[in-house]
Amino acid sequence: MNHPTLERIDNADKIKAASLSELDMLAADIRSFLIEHISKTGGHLASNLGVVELTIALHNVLNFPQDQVVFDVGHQAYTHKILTGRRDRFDTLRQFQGLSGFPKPHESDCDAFGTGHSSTSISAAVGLATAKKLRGEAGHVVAVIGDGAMTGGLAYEGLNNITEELDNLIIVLNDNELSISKNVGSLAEYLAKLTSKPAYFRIKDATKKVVLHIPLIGRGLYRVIHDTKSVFKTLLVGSNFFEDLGITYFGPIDGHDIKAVSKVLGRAMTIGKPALIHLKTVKGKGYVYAENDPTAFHGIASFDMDTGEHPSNLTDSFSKVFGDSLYALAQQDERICAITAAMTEGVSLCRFAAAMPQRFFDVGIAEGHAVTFAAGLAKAGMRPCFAVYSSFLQRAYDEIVHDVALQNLPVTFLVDRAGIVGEDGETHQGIFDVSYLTSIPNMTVYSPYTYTQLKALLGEMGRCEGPTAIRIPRGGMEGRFADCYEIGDYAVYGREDASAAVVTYGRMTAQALDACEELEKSGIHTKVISLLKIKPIDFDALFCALAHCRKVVFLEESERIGGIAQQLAAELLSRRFAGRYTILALNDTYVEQGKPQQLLRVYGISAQDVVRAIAEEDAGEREEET
Ligand SMILES: Cc1ncc(C[n+]2csc(CCOP(=O)(O)OP(=O)(O)O)c2C)c(N)n1
Ligand SMILES: CC(=O)[C@@H](O)[C@H](O)COP(=O)(O)O
Ligand SMILES: [Mg+2]
Repeated sequence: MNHPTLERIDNADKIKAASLSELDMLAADIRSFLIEHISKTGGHLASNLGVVELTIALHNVLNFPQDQVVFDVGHQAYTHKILTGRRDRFDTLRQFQGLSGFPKPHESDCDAFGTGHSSTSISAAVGLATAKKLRGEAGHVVAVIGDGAMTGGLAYEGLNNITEELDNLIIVLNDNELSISKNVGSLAEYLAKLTSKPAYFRIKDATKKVVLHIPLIGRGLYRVIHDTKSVFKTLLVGSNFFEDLGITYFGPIDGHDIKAVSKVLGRAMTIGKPALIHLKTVKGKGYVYAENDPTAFHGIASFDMDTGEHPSNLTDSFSKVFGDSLYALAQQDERICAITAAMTEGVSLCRFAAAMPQRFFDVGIAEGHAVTFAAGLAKAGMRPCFAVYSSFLQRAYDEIVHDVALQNLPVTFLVDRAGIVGEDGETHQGIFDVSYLTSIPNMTVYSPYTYTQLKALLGEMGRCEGPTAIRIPRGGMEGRFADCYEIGDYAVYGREDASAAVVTYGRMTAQALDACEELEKSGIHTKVISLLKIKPIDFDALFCALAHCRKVVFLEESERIGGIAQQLAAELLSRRFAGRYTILALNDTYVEQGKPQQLLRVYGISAQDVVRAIAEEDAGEREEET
């Protein structure tokens, strides 16, 4: 499809020189470009369609890279990428070595700050704006934050840190009343109140105009009223949370009106105080299927552009097995509660939420709070399960240690998206939880390979005495399921007398089994030991199973440092293991975007790498023997 206006107007200079009607045509072209490309590559369509006009207005008013924008979460930065010289790379969006779906300073100096996780933009912008002041540099810093991201506590820590001197700081609050699903909580309600009371703002504006026009003393009087915290002020101009914090509030404004948004941005840049602009936008704007179902089109795989048909999320997955099992268990046990931090669909809790709303809690994008809230519930006798993505749980580390584990409270953590997740890239890979969870005293950690194991573990929830984490990967059960025998907390596949072994856990069991089959073809008998419980590990039982092995490979899709492989290797050494071992794990690195299978090969933890490690050793041994 042709995008003639976008061909002509594709950067900030040209936007500044264009007429308003041309900018409206540009917005239409960008929308069709986004729909066309994301329908092929997948990506965060609905959020991006909602900020097309806002981004054009930012480019209309700001001068990049002197002015800087921090996009919160960063999933809505596609138009910014298009307008900063990256349009040609959209065919590679979210693919290995392709254009990232999030802001990346290494891609462009117009990406001021890397994001991916929620609610960081205000803190980062305060830092960037403060540095500009300290270094005497010109330019404004704008944080673009959604109403969903605004439910995260960090956003308020950032607001709390804004001082009057930061007149180079602007917050743009993009309010579409949606997180991934409906936004929740009293803060979301507060924003709705601000929106539904335009009369209040008219009165406030009218009051301001009258006072400012009083000859000689008007301006001074307004300042006194504005700066005072008194009842008098509240009566005169009403109260507003942001203004009470010393941040000038503009809004609510139609975020799809390029002229209005450009104008208010211009005003905010000259008031000499930090400002917040409250925009109302429509998530999915301009594409009927996304407007009607913004949740499905929030982050979507490839879809049919003409009909809006997309792969259903009802297909089999570990998340779905979890959601169905927890639902069934909670029907039987009234102590069971489900908690999510704004990821109801992702962790498959929709059914639970609909059937047992009193025991279902979407706390907003507030992982730290979710953990301590769960601790409170558990202390009072409930059995909470916090279902959360591995990478998002990172920000709740102290709450896990201090509020849950130290008090040995029976909280279940369903750690979803554990391991490599794929196209979201570095910020979203679940590669740290093994290291950060297995180092916590009192914590038990499981990594099931099959749905049956997952269901059985959840079935124990009511009997757990302390904190338990159950890790599950993105997607469904895959790979082969050979016959195995189970010993305690691990399953052994392959011949008992095998000379080589692969010790692994969770989804990587499939890679290990593939490797064994390949090795068998060359006459190398290898067994796979798949650990179900990765903390604490029953070392005695495990080393019995390794007794005849001359070669052991430890395989995991987690960071090597602090991982299971390192722990096992240390144990092998202390037990004077006579054979050799190799660790295949992520080597102190971030994992970029790409298809999970492809990434396993790139990072050296695939079935082929296991085959190589064992076959080479075997060849070496044979050479030594001859
Ligand atoms: C710490 C963290 N938790 C959860 C998420 C998953 N997540 C990504 S976008 C999003 C909703 C954001 O809503 P909002 O900020 O209003 O942006 P919108 O998509 O509505 O434009 C969530 C929950 C995340 N990226 N980071
Ligand atoms: C931007 C963000 O953090 C989420 O939208 C994330 O991309 C969801 O990932 P899943 O597709 O694995 O649910
Ligand atoms: Mg939103």
